[in-house]
Amino acid sequence: MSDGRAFQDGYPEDVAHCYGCGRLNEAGIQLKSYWDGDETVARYTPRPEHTAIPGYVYGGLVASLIDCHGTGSAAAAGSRVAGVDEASEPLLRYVTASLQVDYLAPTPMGVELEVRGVIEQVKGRKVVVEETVSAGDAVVARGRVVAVQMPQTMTPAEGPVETRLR
Ligand SMILES: CCCCCCCCCCCCCCCC(=O)SCCNC(=O)CCNC(=O)[C@H](O)C(C)(C)COP(=O)(O)OP(=O)(O)OC[C@H]1O[C@@H](n2cnc3c(N)ncnc32)[C@H](O)[C@@H]1OP(=O)(O)O
Repeated sequence: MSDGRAFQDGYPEDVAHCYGCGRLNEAGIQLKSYWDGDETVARYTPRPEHTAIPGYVYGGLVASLIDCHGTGSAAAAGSRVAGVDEASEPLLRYVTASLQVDYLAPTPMGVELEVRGVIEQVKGRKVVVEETVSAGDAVVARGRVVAVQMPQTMTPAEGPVETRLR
């Protein structure tokens, strides 16, 4: 677990600016996801600016973790099915079609969160990932991402990085 290249490190450079998972977004979360057996896992400790009320994490941050771990897991699972060498080749690119989040308990600050994904379905261009977010032994959120391999027509915007969509 957590050995080798993170899924997000396999994103091509022109789509590595996502706020949640882009390794080239210095102000972002830079989430890193890995295989753990048949599941996927990412860990992240929220920063003070991710506060909802003092002591608790903003729900949008929790949703971002589920979103980007979901698309990363989809990239890894879809690439594996397509025969891409995950360790060295660029991964297939997926975007979020649907993001569902259930908040089960307040998420404490100052704790490393663990995001776990289970690949429920790989079908054509679609990958469905079921996820949990845990703080210690407590599952604080559940989520589901439907990710779709981006159409060939969807390309990053031209111009300076800060003006591009992603
Ligand atoms: C944003 C620009 C980026 C440009 C480069 C990106 C590069 C990526 C790199 C990684 C980056 C990470 C990113 C982080 C996560 C974001 O934040 S991504 C940003 C937020 N997401 C978006 O902006 C996506 C906007 N939506 C779209 O562009 C289009 O709706 C989509 C998602 C590409 C799907 O459109 P489509 O290709 O026409 O899909 P379509 O063929 O109709 O459906 C394919 C399958 O998906 C299912 N599906 C489609 N939509 C839905 C839905 N909403 N609910 C449930 N199922 C659905 C269909 O039912 C179908 O399933 P099956 O019938 O085969 O079982």
